[in-house]
Amino acid sequence: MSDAYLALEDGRVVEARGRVPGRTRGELVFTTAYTGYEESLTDPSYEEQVLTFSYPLIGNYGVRSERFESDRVHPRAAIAREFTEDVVEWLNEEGVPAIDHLDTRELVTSIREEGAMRCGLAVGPDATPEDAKAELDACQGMSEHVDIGAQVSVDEPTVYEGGSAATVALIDCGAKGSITESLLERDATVHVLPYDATPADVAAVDPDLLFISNGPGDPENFEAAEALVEEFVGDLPVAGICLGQQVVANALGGSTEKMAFGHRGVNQPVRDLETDRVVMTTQNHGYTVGEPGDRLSVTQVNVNDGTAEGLENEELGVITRQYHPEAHPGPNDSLDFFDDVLDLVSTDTPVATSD
Ligand SMILES: NC(=O)CC[C@H](N)C(=O)O
Repeated sequence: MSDAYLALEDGRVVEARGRVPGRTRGELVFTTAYTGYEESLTDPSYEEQVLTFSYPLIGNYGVRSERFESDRVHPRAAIAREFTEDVVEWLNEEGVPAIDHLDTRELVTSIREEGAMRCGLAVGPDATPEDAKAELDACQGMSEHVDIGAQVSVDEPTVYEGGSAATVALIDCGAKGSITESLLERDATVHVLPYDATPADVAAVDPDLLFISNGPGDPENFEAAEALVEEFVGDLPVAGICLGQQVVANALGGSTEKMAFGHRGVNQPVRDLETDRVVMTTQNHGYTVGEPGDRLSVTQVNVNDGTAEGLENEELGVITRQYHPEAHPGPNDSLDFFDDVLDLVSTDTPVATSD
C-alpha cells in the first residue's frame, strides 16, 4: 500500500513513495534542469508551488549550503523519480514534504499538455487519497496569493557594502542571493529593500539604480514595486529580472499574461535581435510580458515561442531580462547583463579622469 498521494486538478490521484511526511498544496510546476537542485529548491520564485524534477536522480552531488539562493526551501513540496538520502534529510529538516518512485516523465508530460495545474499532497503512514483531494480543494490559483511578496521579502532594509561603482536599490520581491552577489562582484553597494518599499524608502538610500528582483506568483500582485518604477523612471536607471521584467512592463504601460506551463529549465534559447546572437539561459516563470507598451521595445526573444525575453528603453535607461542572467543554476552565457546594467549608471554619472 502507498504512503503518498498526489491529487491533480485533472481528477487523477497518483500514488508514490513518501520521503518526507506532511499535507500540502500548490501549483504543480517542473524543471528540466539536471543540476542545480539546491539552487532551485531555495529560489523564492517557487513559493506556493510544488516542484517536480524531470531529471530522474536528484541529490547525486550532495547538499551544500553555499549553493543556496536564500535561507530556506520555498516550494511547498518536492517530487522526483528518486531523491538521495542527502536531499531527503535536508527536506525533512526543513519540514517540506517530498515524494518519489512515481512516473515523473508522465507527470511532466501532462503539465506540458494540460498546463500548470493545482495539486494536493498527502504523505505519511496515515495518508489517504481523500486527504490529498481535500488539499487540492483548498488550493488557490497563483494569482489569488495577493500578498505573496510578504512571504518571501526581507522585513527590513539590509545593506551589503561593496564598492563605489554604484549604489543599487534592489527591491526584494523574492530575490535570489546571486543577484546581490553578481552586483557586489562588480563593486556595487546593494541596499535590499522590502517588496512594499515606498518611494521615500528608496530615496532614503540615495541610489544610482533601481533594480526589481525575481519573485513568485502573479506580477500584478506587486503594485508597490510597480509604483516605484513609475516614480523613478527617467530619474534613475531601472533594471529587472524575471518578475522584475514583468513589473517594469506593467508599470510602463505594458501587460503580462499567464503562460500554459511556462519556461522551466536551463537550456532555454534566447536570441538578441540586434546582434542575432543566441544564448542559453536558465528560466522558471509562468507569466510573460504580452504587450511591452509604447515605452519599451523588445530586444530579445525566446527562440522556441517568440515571447519577450529582454526589454529596453535606451533613453530612459531601462533594461530587463525575463530569464535569470545570474545563472544559478544554469549556463553563464548572459552574465554580461550585470555589466550592461551598471554601465547605465556610469553613463549617467561620468567618472572624472586625471588627464
Ligand atoms: N522566476 C521568477 O521571477 C518568476 C516570475 C513570476 N512569478 C512567474 O512565474 O512568471
